[in-house]
Amino acid sequence: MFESPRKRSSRSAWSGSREEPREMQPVSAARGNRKACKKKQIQHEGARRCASLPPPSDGGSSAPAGAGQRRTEERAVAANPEETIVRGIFQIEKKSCDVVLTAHRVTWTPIEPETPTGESDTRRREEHVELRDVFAVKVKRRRSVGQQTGGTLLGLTLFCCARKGSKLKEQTIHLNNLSADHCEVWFQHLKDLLSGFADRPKSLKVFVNPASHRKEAYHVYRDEVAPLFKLADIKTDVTITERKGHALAVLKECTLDEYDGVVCVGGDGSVAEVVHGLLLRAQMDAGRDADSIFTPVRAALPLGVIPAGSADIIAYSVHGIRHPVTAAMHIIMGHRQAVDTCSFSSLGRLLRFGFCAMYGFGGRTLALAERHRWMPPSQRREFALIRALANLKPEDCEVSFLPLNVAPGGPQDPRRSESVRNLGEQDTEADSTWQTTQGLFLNISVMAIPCLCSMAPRGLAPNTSLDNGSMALIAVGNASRSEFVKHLKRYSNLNNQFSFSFVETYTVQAVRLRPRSQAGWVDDNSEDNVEFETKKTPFISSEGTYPWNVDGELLEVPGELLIRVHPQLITLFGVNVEELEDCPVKCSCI
Ligand SMILES: Nc1ncnc2c1ncn2[C@@H]1O[C@H](COP(=O)(O)OP(=O)(O)OP(=O)(O)O)[C@@H](O)[C@H]1O
Repeated sequence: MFESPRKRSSRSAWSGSREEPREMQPVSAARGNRKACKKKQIQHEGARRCASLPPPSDGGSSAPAGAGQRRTEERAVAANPEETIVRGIFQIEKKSCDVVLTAHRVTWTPIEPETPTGESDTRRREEHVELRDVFAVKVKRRRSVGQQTGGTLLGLTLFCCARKGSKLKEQTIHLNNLSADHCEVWFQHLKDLLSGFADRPKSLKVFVNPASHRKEAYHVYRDEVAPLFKLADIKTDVTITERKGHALAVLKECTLDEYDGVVCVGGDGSVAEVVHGLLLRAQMDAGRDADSIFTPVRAALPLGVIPAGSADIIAYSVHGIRHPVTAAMHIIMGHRQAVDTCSFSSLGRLLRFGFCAMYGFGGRTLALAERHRWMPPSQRREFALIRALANLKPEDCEVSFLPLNVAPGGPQDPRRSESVRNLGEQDTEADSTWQTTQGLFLNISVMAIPCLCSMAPRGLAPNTSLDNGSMALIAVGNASRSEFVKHLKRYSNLNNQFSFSFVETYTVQAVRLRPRSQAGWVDDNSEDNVEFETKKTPFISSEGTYPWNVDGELLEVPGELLIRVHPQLITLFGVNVEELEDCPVKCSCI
């Protein structure tokens, strides 16, 4: 991830410090960071170098330093990452510190006067911050209210990414020194080193759905995300979507070369539309015919997901938390996670790309909610859930699936994700044979990601992961309403939601579902249709189509639906939640 730092650039970066318009945080803000650093120090004890050397004799104090001092401090960027690039004195947390910059970290040690007995002071404590955790360096100035430029130089501020569990947040370290020369040298070196992180995006295409959930996406972006992107010097090109399909249309046409990533601010429906757009665009650019059984090519750009919807299953699954600042920090730091993606096709035509789908109870509930769009979001979801439970009835269908044969340590072993990435889809499919089951099902779920959400913190499909090249097929057979409710309730507690005789789970690479009822899904909703016609909302279904819930969006399918998993087809900005050692989300049921 880290490339060797470039040669020092011109003074322009320093003059760029004028872009820092605000008074920096008080020094106390660095205290939390100190704790974080202490924690990190323990983790990196073995690799840490000792920099408790005496301070340089020729300056670096908080008094203005001369050109002589600057020459002494300036050194060529070292080939050895542990070699000192620059060294000087800054005040950190009101203490004069001997500060050393190497290619990987900034280390500081408080300067204590020698004891009269000449004994070494055991309280001298070295602290450090890894540059991989720093995302910006800014010049810190004191400005009076309303003053836009100039101001008294106070030093430099490092902006770091701190993690607590799954949550990421911004933290600052203030390096105070009133010398312009001294600060300039440090600023240039730090800028150069930070620009060496090639995975961090510098230019992003951003889509904001202003209609998501309670219409908060725009405010979330403007107030919580855009200021962080600005701090990290990331250029953005923002499109506020005006209608369904707007992001897809833009992605089909726009020049993607100028961006390092795409960002979607909204709910799962918006994210799925952008994922579909990115992948469709990749197929178009590669000349693939998406309407045949095909092996799709990967999306050209990684996608960042800023949660601003109602469920935010995709953001939750890839960040372990629904938190816009965490999502923004993953983008800024360039954290990447390859994610399995599904294609949904019917009658030989690709309908869309996505991550998860539900048929039966899940599809009907969403269809009902869509018919009552005039209700506030949470109310219509609750209404639809109760209504669908009241009218609970099984679907008669035939489900065929291609199991994923997982040999321990074999190519499809989820632990060998690099192998999954390199495995041709045809290779895996050739090893399996289709299995078919038919009958009455209350719900069928097919999920390529764990689908974490507040109602199911372990995930709707805890037995799959983001990048293991498989999907979870969860088939809920016919059962009484009370048994079905018991099964649903278990998603929110620690009991195994699958330990019912009517629930079967499979690890699969493809699913084909063929409904066997003739009349489509309008048969039991005559009362709703009357109500809906009186509301004059557009009819969302027609005779002979079947309602699927695909990533929270209603997909009307004219008969059979084929779902195939494509291992690690898209890259999202984020991490594999299962690999976070202190992540609260743990699966204990399978
Ligand atoms: N300006 C707009 N007005 C109406 N719909 C829009 C607009 N822009 C985008 N859309 C569409 O709105 C749909 C739903 O958006 P989204 O998923 O972000 O919100 P949500 O449904 O409230 O959230 P969730 O899916 O998490 O429940 C998407 O299909 C998207 O294409």
